[in-house]
Amino acid sequence: MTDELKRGLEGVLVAESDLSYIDGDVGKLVYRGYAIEDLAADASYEETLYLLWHDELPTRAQLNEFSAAMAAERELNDGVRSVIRELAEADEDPMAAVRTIVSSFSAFDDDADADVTDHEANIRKSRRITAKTATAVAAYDRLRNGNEPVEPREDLSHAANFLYMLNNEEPDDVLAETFDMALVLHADHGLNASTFSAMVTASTLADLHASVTSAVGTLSGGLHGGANANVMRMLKEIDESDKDPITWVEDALDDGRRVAGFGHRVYSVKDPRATILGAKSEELGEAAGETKWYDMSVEIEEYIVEEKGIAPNVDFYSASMYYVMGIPIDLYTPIFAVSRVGGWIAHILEQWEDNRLIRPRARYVGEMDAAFVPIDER
Ligand SMILES: CC(=O)SCCNC(=O)CCNC(=O)[C@H](O)C(C)(C)COP(=O)(O)OP(=O)(O)OC[C@H]1O[C@@H](n2cnc3c(N)ncnc32)[C@H](O)[C@@H]1OP(=O)(O)O
Ligand SMILES: O=C([O-])CC(=O)C(=O)O
Repeated sequence: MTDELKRGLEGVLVAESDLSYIDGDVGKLVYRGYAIEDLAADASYEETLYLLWHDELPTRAQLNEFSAAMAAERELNDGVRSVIRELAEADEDPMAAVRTIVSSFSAFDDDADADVTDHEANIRKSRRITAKTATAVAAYDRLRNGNEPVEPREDLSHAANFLYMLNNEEPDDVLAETFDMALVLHADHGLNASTFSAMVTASTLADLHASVTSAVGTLSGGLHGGANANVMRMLKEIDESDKDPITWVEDALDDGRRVAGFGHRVYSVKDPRATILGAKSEELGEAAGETKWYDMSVEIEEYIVEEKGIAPNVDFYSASMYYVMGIPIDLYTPIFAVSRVGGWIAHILEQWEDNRLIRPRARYVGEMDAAFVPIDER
C-alpha cells in the first residue's frame, strides 16, 4: 500500500485493456490496434462496435448479421415512450433526460433479471441499449419541439437512421457518412471519466443498465463530454460580442476561465480526432458557404497553441461541424453518448471478464478523537 497521492488518478494504471490505446505525446489513437484515421475513413459505426465488442473486425456476413440484429432493436416500447414524453414536457436538460431514459430501458428489457455473468444476455442488452439510445435522443428532440417522434427504419445505417429520425428526412450521403465518422471517432477512448465510472459501477456487479447510466451522468459534465456544446456556445458568444476572437479569448483567460475544447489529461499535443473533425468541419463549411465558425476556430486554435501551449481536443471541431450539419447545440453531448455507449459497454464487458471491485482510498485529513456531544448539548 502506497501513501503517494495521485489527484484525479493522473497516470495511475488500474486495469489492463485491449480496447483502445492512446499515445498522448504523439497524438496517436488506436482501437484494438487499428489507427483511428483508418477506422474514420473506412469503417462504419456498426463495424467499429463489432470490433470493440467481439475482438476483431467482422467479415461482410458477420457485419450484416450484427447490423440487422442492432437495427431490429431500434424501436422503443410504450413505457419508454411515455418517459420520454414526460421529460420533454418538463423541458428536462437533454443529458439529464438521456440519463433517465437509459435507466428506464431496464424496466422493459426482457433480460433485465439475467445474471451479469450471462454473456449472451449482456450482448442482447448491449444491442438494445445502443440501438435505443439513438432512437430516444431523436424522439426527445422531436417531442420537446412539439413534433411526434419519427419511427426508426431498419433499412438505414445507425448513423443515417439517427439523422432520419431527428429531421424526419433521409440524410444525403455526405451527412450520413459524416455523422457515421463522428460516431466512429467518439466510440472509445481508454479510461476516460465516463468509461471509468461505468467500470466502477460494473465492478460492484451492478448490471449493464446501472453501469451505462452512471457513465451518462459522468459524460454530461463540462470538463468531459459537455465541452462540445460549450465550444459552440463560446463561438456564438464571440460572434455576438463586439470583440475579435483573440481578444475575447485573451479576456476569458485573464478572467481565469477555461476555453472549452482545449486541454486533455492524456494528450499533450493535438488530439488526432480533432485533426479529422477539423478537416470535416472545413469541408462541410465550404460546401454550405459558411466557413465563419471553422475560421474562428482555427484562429482560436493558433492563438491558444502559441500562447498557452494547450492543444484542441475532440470537442473543439466537432462543435462547428455539428453546427453546420444543423444539429441543435444541446444535442451535441447526447450525440456523444449515442456513440460512446458502445465503448462503455465494451469496457464493462471487459471488466466482467476478470472482475475485481474498484475501490481506491482517500488520505484522511480530518479530525481524530473528537469527543461526541449529544445533540441537545451542542
Ligand atoms: C471528451 C473530453 O472529455 S475531452 C476534454 C473536454 N473538456 C474540455 O475541453 C474542458 C476544458 N479543458 C479542461 O478543463 C482540462 O484541459 C481538462 C479537464 C480536460 C484536463 O484537465 P487536467 O488534466 O486536470 O489538467 P489541469 O486542469 O491540471 O490543467 C493543466 C494546466 O492547463 C491549464 N488548462 C487546461 N485546460 C485549459 C483550458 N481549456 N483553458 C485554459 N487553461 C487550461 C490549466 O489551467 C492548468 O494550468 P496551471 O497549471 O497554470 O494551473
Ligand atoms: O479521454 C478522456 O479523458 C476524454 C476524451 O477525450 C474522451 O473521452 O474521448
